[in-house]
Amino acid sequence: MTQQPTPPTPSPVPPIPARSWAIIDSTLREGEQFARGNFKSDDKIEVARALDAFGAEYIELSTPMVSAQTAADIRKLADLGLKAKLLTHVRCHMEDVQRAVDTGVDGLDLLFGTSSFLREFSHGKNIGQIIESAQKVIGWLKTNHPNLELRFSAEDTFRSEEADLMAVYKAVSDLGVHRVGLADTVGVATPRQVYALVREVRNVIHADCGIEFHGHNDTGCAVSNAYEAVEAGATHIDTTILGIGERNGITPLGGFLARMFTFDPQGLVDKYNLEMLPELDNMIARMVGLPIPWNNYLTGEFAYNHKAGMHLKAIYLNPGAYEAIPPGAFGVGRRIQAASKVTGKHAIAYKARELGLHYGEDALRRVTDHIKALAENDDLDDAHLEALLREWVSA
Ligand SMILES: CC(=O)SCCNC(=O)CCNC(=O)[C@H](O)C(C)(C)COP(=O)(O)OP(=O)(O)OC[C@H]1O[C@@H](n2cnc3c(N)ncnc32)[C@H](O)[C@@H]1OP(=O)(O)O
Ligand SMILES: O=C(O)CCC(=O)C(=O)O
Ligand SMILES: [Mg+2]
Repeated sequence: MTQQPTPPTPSPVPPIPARSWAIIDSTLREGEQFARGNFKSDDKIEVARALDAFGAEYIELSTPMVSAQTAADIRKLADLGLKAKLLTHVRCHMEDVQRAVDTGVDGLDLLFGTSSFLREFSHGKNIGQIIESAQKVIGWLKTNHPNLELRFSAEDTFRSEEADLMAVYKAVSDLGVHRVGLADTVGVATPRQVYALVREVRNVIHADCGIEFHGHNDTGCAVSNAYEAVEAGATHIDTTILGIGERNGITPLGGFLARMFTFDPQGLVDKYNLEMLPELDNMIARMVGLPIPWNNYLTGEFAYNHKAGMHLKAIYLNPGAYEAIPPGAFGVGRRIQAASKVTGKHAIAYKARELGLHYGEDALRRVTDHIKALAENDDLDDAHLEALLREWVSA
């Protein structure tokens, strides 16, 4: 008998390394650039405390150059002794950073536009001059304020020349910044571009230098782009509550967390007080005087509304059949809309059972058809449905 060769042991599939990332919530900086974002001193304290209680690792604040009041507010926020690190977002400019270091924040988010648009129409500097400014400013900060956490971002990264970007990122990483920033300032980047560029930047910066991603939502990719950045090795993601920011905003905190929850629910539960999300969204909706959008991630009025008969049958047995994320994880509830023209007999039977009513098969089919016909032209709310089910039994 010939010996069968032993099949080779498959080499173990290398585990996908768990991505480690932190949130830089910019509601109090990018959010101030939102059309309705005009936070008063007390609002800023409320937002900062809420973000801190939520577990946001960083809170980004506007530059103290905005106004004397803004500078005073930053100082006040720095005195709160929050666990979250406070950052102020400043131009790469000596006057700005000198003002910023007096505010008591933990770090500075520096930026300089590197695209031809911004070089020509915003600040008028070429790449060599941008690097010279960075050397001057970062050099001064490193010597005089060595404990500050520093980030340098190439604004409008995704419309900048690759060679320019690499030169800038290498230079600032050599100068010892803690993070470099990639900013999709006009929301034009695709997820693939974000992934590719983050990988490329990783190759030119020091191993211990972090990568931050800031993505606008003009083309609807802010969440996917943030996700791809993390996949490619970004360590920090900018968000704002409800996604508020310039134009139609940036990666929303809730949307980003929803995305990440599906991969690592426990990791998120360990890091953040997720059940506070409705409170955060409601707080910002109140402050900006707008409702939470009906289709908002997780907290929108209909984010957990279930209506179709085929869905309802399964939902009653196991909500996971039609929910990617259990709503309770984020402190929200689901809504079952049993009375509609798209309903089915299982949903109606379930509703009836909740009321202690039971129908035979024929009666169930008839009452279901009756409800569907009624709902063809009219919305039926729960009270109407209940009355109808009771009537039908006693009829
Ligand atoms: C993509 C983003 O969201 S970046 C963040 C943008 N945020 C803000 O602009 C909010 C806060 N800004 C402000 O309060 C004001 O714009 C200030 C205080 C910073 C500056 O105000 P002003 O001096 O009146 O200038 P203004 O806003 O009209 O113009 C921008 C100036 O910044 C310069 N600038 C633009 N980017 C940079 C940069 N990264 N580093 C240094 N200077 C810069 C421009 O050249 C221009 O200066 P100039 O007049 O010497 O040419
Ligand atoms: O500083 C950054 O990285 C981002 C600045 C910004 O808001 C943007 O480019 O949209
Ligand atoms: Mg922005």
